[in-house]
Amino acid sequence: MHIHDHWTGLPVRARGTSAAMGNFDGVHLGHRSVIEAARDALPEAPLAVITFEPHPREFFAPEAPGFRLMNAEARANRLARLGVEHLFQLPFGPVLAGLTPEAFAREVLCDGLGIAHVTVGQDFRFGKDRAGDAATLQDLGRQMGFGVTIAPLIGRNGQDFSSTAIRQSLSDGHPRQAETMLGHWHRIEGEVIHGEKRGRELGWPTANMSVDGLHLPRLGVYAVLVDVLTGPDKGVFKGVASLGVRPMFGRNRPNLEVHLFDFEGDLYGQHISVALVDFLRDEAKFDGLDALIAQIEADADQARDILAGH
Ligand SMILES: Cc1cc2nc3c(=O)[nH]c(=O)nc-3n(C[C@H](O)[C@H](O)[C@H](O)COP(=O)(O)O)c2cc1C
Ligand SMILES: Nc1ncnc2c1ncn2[C@@H]1O[C@H](COP(=O)(O)OP(=O)(O)O)[C@@H](O)[C@H]1O
Repeated sequence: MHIHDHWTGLPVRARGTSAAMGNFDGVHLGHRSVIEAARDALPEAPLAVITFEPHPREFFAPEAPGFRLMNAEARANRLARLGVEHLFQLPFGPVLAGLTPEAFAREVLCDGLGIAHVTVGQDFRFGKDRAGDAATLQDLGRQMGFGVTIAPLIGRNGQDFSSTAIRQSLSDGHPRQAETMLGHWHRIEGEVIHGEKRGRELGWPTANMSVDGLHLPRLGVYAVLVDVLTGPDKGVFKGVASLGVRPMFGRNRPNLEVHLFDFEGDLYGQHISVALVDFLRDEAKFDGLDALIAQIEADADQARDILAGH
């Protein structure tokens, strides 16, 4: 997959694509159906995704707490696996935010990207002040000579799959509910960083990950599946993880601490992907370290039972 972070001066092979357009945060089943519709609309054209980086919400409210389901890299990896050939990760800033729907269609979609066809979900809005909707885009396509498909929203039991609904399920501590909308486990991906080296003293070493900028699922303990993506210990492991502020050790920035079962090795600097499978309990403050260690043992046993079928 080719990643383009601008919309001018593109190579010829990046023009004439059939593109799905949106934020695609989480790349959930609804997003996948928009991408499939883009593929079906023009099967002979290269398949592309047009998205925005930073997410427009991050541009408009930079101080707001993290809300993204995934970072740009994790999103790109998922889109690549769906067979997307060109990813246009358009820099969302004052210039893009200020374009009217007409100017966006003309300058970005036509003159810049030279798209042949664009597919959006039914609820897509675009342009300054979100003035344009899917019907506006269809009108502009007719005037400017590109095709437009409006993909219907999909869902189950009266609820549309959406990044917002997935965030809510995760906030409520229901990762399995999130999974039914995502079509895959919710994953936190990134590099293993150094912590306070306390884990190994407790007898439970934990690979630490930053969750800055991401939507926070309910704080607490989870049964997890871990993909170690780089380094000598590449592979899939089961484990137990604590997402939280570690109230036993003073309040810290929230992070994710993952203990891998039946694993010994050095993970610092490696890239790992942690799937949240089940929520076990809320984070707690115990009377002393022995009580914490006893609880971690019980958590690990419970996680092993839950993951036995995986
Ligand atoms: C399964 C599991 C459950 C945990 N539960 C709690 C908890 O309820 N409260 C808490 O303060 N810390 C909890 N911890 C976090 C430990 O305190 C943390 O792993 C320890 O501080 C090690 O930190 P370090 O990796 O920075 O050395 C838990 C850790 C694990 C692996
Ligand atoms: N089974 C395991 N699960 C998680 N990390 C492990 C495991 N075995 C060894 N490690 C290593 O130990 C580190 C965690 O040890 P810990 O004492 O908690 O240090 P830190 O505070 O830096 O996270 C991990 O980053 C990894 O390199």
